[in-house]
Amino acid sequence: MESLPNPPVPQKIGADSNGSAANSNRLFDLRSSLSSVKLPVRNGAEVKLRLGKKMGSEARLCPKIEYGDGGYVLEDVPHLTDYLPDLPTYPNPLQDNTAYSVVKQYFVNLDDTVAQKIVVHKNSPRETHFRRAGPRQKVYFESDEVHACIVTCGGLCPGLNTVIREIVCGLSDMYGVTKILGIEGGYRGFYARNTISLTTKSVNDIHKRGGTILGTSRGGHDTIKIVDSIQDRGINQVYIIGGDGTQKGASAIFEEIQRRGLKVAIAGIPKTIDNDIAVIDKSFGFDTAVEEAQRAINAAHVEADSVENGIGVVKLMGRYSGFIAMYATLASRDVDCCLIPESPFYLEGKGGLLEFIEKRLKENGHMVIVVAEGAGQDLLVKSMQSMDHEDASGNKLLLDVGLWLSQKIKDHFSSNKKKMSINLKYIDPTYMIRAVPSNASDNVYCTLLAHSAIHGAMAGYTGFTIGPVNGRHAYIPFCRVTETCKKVVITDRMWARLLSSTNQPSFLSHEHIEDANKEDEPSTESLPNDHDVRISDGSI
Ligand SMILES: Nc1ncnc2c1ncn2[C@@H]1O[C@H](COP(=O)(O)OP(=O)(O)OP(=O)(O)O)[C@@H](O)[C@H]1O
Ligand SMILES: O=P(O)(O)OC[C@H]1O[C@](O)(CO)[C@@H](O)[C@@H]1O
Ligand SMILES: [Mg+2]
Repeated sequence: MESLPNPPVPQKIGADSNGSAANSNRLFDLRSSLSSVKLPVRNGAEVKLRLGKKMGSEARLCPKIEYGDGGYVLEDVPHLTDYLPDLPTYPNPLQDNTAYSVVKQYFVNLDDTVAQKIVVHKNSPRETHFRRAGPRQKVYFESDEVHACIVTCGGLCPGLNTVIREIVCGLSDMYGVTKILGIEGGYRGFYARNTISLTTKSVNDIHKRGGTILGTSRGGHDTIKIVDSIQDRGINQVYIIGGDGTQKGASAIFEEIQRRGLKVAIAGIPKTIDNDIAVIDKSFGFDTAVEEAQRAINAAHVEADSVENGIGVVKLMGRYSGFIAMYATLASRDVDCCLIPESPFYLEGKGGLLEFIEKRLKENGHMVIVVAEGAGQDLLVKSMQSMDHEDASGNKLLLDVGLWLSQKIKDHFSSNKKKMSINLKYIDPTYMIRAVPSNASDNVYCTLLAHSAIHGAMAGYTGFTIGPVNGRHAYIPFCRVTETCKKVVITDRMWARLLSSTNQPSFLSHEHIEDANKEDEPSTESLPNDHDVRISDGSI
């Protein structure tokens, strides 16, 4: 084993209250200015810990990095044995399970990893990989030892109940676990609310309902109180379902659990209707939301088409990312213009939105506009008094772009200069779209997420988020899904497809395009460092 590096050395976090190094020397609180720290050799490969991007004033624990041949990089997730090296293992009970034992190679090979980038050139380095999700031959928990809990945090999303159901049923059916607690009302439920016992019977039908049977909340993340509660209740597997904020909270819980040297696996299941979680292909509930949005767009189209100069405006969710609006528009084919946060637009003058509306009305007699809630916020702030309010989790509260835009359009066409009579209907289905139960494909997806999370926790992995990367489920370090937010890349082909389907102006000047291209570079060339990985919209 290599010795630890000399100063500047990151502060060790494995020390217990007496200052002794209770934990392994592999894990550090990365508050140093080093970009990476060489660590002891593991599986014959050099292991490195690297600094995450700063989030506020906090530095986050970063992945264990392993390097292999041909530029291969594994961004590994923590394992309980990183700080509890002598944990015993047990044979995976799945090998005696009649349903699974027939599957050839059911267990995942320990060395299997999933490539983050699959479009490569002949001489491209292999680059970033994540540990493949799935059941392992050896587990680190005996079935009757497991005491699991599930919590849901942040906004609602179709499929929450399905994930809860499948964690309960998966733990029970696959691993014979019976002690499963539901934490009510989000993070604060750990210390301020009741818990409910979850059984396969009590969750049997819940996937048919929208929302979350556990309740949810924003704010109220008190790491110490939460970990005290986990410790006091003897919980040893924590399944945390939520968006970017929730995963940051899960990361803080993981760090504290590790600091206390507890045998507790922390598994994150990414949730966000906005589909803005980095690295993973898609978040659950997104397909359902896009499907549900069709009903609102259809209504807007019917209304607009039935009157002279009819305009239907539909506002959809998407705080920082316009995925719902983009996919709902592409799916519908009735939309004339889609406005998203990533693509700035302007109203007045040549090439502006109002000019386009007039043109489209003259051509077709009606039009439909889909606007994501985070679009045009810069314009709103200029023309309205900015409120600068935040929700309990610290997310900025947005001004209502749908109402604002509708009013601007009405004002424009009723002005003395224009005097064109229009008939505008504004539809705001935002909460209807996320309060519905998940559709069939999301249900299957939720099941896979739940199973992957369970297999990971049983196998002793911790501090991970689960999700599909290029179609294969992988264990992803928390910092990789929290350091950046996935956005629509407006210079990618998917946005070009949208522009060509709606025939709307791009509202982009030549300089905008140049800037966007610069930001997105390089696309398929080798990436300069792991934090600059370009977040794509899955274009083909
Ligand atoms: N940086 C952070 N550290 C610890 N906890 C956090 C952090 N950010 C958010 N949280 C906690 O995570 C929970 C959910 O956060 P938030 O309300 O931002 O929703 P989210 O998980 O991002 O989901 P979504 O935005 O998709 O609705 C809250 O209880 C909040 O206190
Ligand atoms: O009204 P709430 O519950 O705070 O949620 C609204 C936000 O939640 C999201 O749906 C993300 O979960 C955003 O699109 C939206 O801005
Ligand atoms: Mg969020």
